[in-house]
Amino acid sequence: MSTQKNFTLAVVGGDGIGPEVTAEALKVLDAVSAVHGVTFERTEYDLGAKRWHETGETLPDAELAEIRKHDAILLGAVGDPTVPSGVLERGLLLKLRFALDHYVNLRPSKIYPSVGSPLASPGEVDFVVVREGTEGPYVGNGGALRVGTPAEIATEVSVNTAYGVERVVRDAFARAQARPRKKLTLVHKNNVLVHAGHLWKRTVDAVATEFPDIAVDYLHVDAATIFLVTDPARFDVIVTDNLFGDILTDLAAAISGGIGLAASGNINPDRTAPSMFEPVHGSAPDIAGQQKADPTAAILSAALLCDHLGLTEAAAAIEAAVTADIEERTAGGTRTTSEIGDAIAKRAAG
Ligand SMILES: NC(=O)c1ccc[n+]([C@@H]2O[C@H](COP(=O)([O-])OP(=O)(O)OC[C@H]3O[C@@H](n4cnc5c(N)ncnc54)[C@H](O)[C@@H]3O)[C@@H](O)[C@H]2O)c1
Ligand SMILES: CC(C)[C@H](C(=O)O)[C@@H](O)C(=O)O
Ligand SMILES: [Mg+2]
Repeated sequence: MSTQKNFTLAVVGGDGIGPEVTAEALKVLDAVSAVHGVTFERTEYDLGAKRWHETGETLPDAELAEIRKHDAILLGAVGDPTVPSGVLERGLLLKLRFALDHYVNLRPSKIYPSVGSPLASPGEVDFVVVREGTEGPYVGNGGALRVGTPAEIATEVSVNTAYGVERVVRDAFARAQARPRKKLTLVHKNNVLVHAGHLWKRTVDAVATEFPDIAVDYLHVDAATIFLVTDPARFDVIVTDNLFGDILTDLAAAISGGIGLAASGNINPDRTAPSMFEPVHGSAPDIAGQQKADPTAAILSAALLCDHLGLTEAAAAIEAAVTADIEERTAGGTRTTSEIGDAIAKRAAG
């Protein structure tokens, strides 16, 4: 348990359902902080589509510098149909991840008792995806020639450095070692992406010699999608690159209760900058502003935030409250976003 009692939190609600689900996560944080004797001093940042329309800004450097001073960041979602695709995703979300060196994008997946799953036999779904967060095709290394002509050429180069791959692989091994099953699966596509894929494979093989108790497996990403659906119990820790990790974690969410339950942490393991916690889902413009969004992913992201800050009991209280709430959901009935948040906050406060 942390000895620190007062924490500062930068809050970026963002777009669409982002502010709605973030409000519920904050409600739950308030409930547990009262019980566990800690405080979260919040600063809200009005970043996202509205701000961009008003000023043309996505994330000014001065604001990034302010955000950097906090103990952690809670983010809702960014992206809006009225803003050109990529402007906010790259200019706000990825700018935060890259600038704050969130090289571990941690995305746990587990099936809660009584939760619905499309799997014929869900078995045990309890794995964590360690998605690289600062490299790969996300770095913006590319361009387009002769745009809009029949001769257009577009490139999006995936950048993988030995430094970047090794640090995330090392983190994934350490996480595997802390889990009972002690298994790590590298997911890549080294039968085709031979340059990047072989760097990842060689790195995993090299780091594996330092972790002799970890069982190491390799899957091509296409086959990994099969096994996520047919045999999810084979996964414990998955380590993969930025883009494969993005895709696999939406699939992981779909097999383990839905995207409304999937939480994530953008972690800076070296603690040189604050880590950022957000649902795996996006701004869901199709249901925004209607109190239809499930805030559970945002609430579980707040639990990951507590865990990262050393508030393990608060994190466990939120997890337990969510588990109990999910069990009750099978009784039926439709609740609004804030009704779900109220119910979980009440339980978390014990
Ligand atoms: N981390 C982020 O901020 C993030 C993540 C993904 C997508 N995006 C952005 O969000 C926008 C919409 O993207 P998309 O439609 O591809 O993905 P999305 O995750 O926003 O929505 C996909 C589907 O899931 C549903 N959904 C998502 N969250 C839900 C919740 N909490 N409760 C119930 N249903 C939920 C939506 O209604 C939609 O039908 C785009 O601008 C995209 O770039 C942002
Ligand atoms: C919005 C986008 C940049 C983001 C990603 O690809 O990482 C999202 O899909 C996610 O999963 O957090
Ligand atoms: Mg995604």
